[in-house]
Amino acid sequence: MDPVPQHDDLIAEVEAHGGWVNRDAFGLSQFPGMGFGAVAKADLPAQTSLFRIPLTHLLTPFTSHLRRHLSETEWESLGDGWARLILVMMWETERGSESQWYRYLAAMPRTFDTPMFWAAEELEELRGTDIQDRVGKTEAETTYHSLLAPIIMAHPDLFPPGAGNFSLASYHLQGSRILSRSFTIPASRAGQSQDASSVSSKDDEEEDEVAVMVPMADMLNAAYEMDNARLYANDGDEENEITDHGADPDSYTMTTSRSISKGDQIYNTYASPPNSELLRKYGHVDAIPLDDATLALLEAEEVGEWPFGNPGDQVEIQGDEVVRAVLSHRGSSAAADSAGEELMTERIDWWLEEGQDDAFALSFSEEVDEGLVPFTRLLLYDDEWLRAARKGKLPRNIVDQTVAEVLHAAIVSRQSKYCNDLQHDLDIIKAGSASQRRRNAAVVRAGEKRVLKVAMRAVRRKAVADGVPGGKRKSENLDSAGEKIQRTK
Ligand SMILES: C[S@@+](CC[C@H](N)C(=O)[O-])C[C@H]1O[C@@H](n2cnc3c(N)ncnc32)[C@H](O)[C@@H]1O
Repeated sequence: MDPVPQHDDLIAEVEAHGGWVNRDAFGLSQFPGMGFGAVAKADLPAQTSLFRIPLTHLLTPFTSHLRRHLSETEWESLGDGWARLILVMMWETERGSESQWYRYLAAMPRTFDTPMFWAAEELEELRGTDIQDRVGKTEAETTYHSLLAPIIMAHPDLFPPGAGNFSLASYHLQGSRILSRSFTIPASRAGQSQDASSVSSKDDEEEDEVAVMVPMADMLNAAYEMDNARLYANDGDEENEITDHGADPDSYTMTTSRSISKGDQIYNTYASPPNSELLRKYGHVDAIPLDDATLALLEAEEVGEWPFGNPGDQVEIQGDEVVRAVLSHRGSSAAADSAGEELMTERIDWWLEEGQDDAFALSFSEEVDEGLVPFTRLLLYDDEWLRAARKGKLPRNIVDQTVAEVLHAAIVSRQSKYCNDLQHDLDIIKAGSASQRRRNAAVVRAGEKRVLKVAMRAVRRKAVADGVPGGKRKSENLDSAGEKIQRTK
């Protein structure tokens, strides 16, 4: 297999800076629809080391020398988020061949398909999805103008005006590279010196973590549960230890976690997120043949002619959605509403103080999210609330008729946020004529809507299991969406 020219330079750059690449085992190649990715150049057993990157070649806020050129006040003003790394990546790019990471930065993508770069009418396609309020463009631009721009303008010697590498567009480019390619590691391994107070007051597990760029490691693609290689810290921690003698403790090693056949793609893991998160962070979605367990949760019309998707799909039900459903159940006069809202606030504050979340992830599961029912009961029932407040114990996880009705209403309300139904999305996907972005949005919507339908049945099933007689509703609206408990074959 011929090396990819630009990437052969990348391998050479890693080797020139103390890294090691197993050239007989590891190659880079173009994969349709995925850009570049890693390929096995031979049959590889599990535990084969593919490459090793020393800590000194990680691109982090602390390995770049930019910090030396700024005052302590300027450096601190950038905060602990991504602003430092973004400015470092802008500056190292401007330095060109003088940069230790010249080839690495040159080999990175310059365009992205993440929603951050979508036009307003394309973003409309995400209406109702979990991505809708998470793109974060305005917040990102505020960070650029308030944190980076003053430093950039104060140092025209370091950040030449008009160079192009310090513009808002470059800021978005570097931010998107971090979002889709960075790794999070302990700050001490990223080159941040740990001052005495932080060492004495924190144990290892509490150490600050930072996002860093790991050359070569971010060339690996990922797909749902396809990972066959992992990046290991050679730090003596048993969990991260590899059976590779002689691994430098101050390095990271990419190692196969399963055997891989010659010519197959080497995948890392992005932790199998739902399609909404894949699209937001990486610009693609997983649409793989659905496994039998997932298909068994779906009605025939929900599968349609597209038995594909992401088994890790999720939809969040926000606590607000449940609050509204509870308040509507309790009655709706204006006086009752404001008294009811006050009651809810007290209970939600208690819930959060107990360390519970007020957003609930629904997934392809027969079970109802384990926090959702106790949260609903806490809001719904005064005796549950009094017991919880007195004993410091969460309400029980039991779905009675009223809880079923409230959860049903909350899920219906969540469903109503989309502009169209599931069939509309399946038609777009099946037709195959939509742009990649519109198709990806339809895949996200379809996955979320399927999960909501599965969740609706899970609530019903649990109500029956918890004693609601025969699954028959007492209230007219329980079956308003025509949901059934059993999948009809
Ligand atoms: C960590 S980088 C991997 C290397 C990248 N393919 C490249 O050409 O530089 C992550 C990016 O690779 C692409 N990618 C990774 N896995 C993918 C997949 N399963 N399907 C489509 N694109 C994928 C996406 O563009 C994602 O933002």
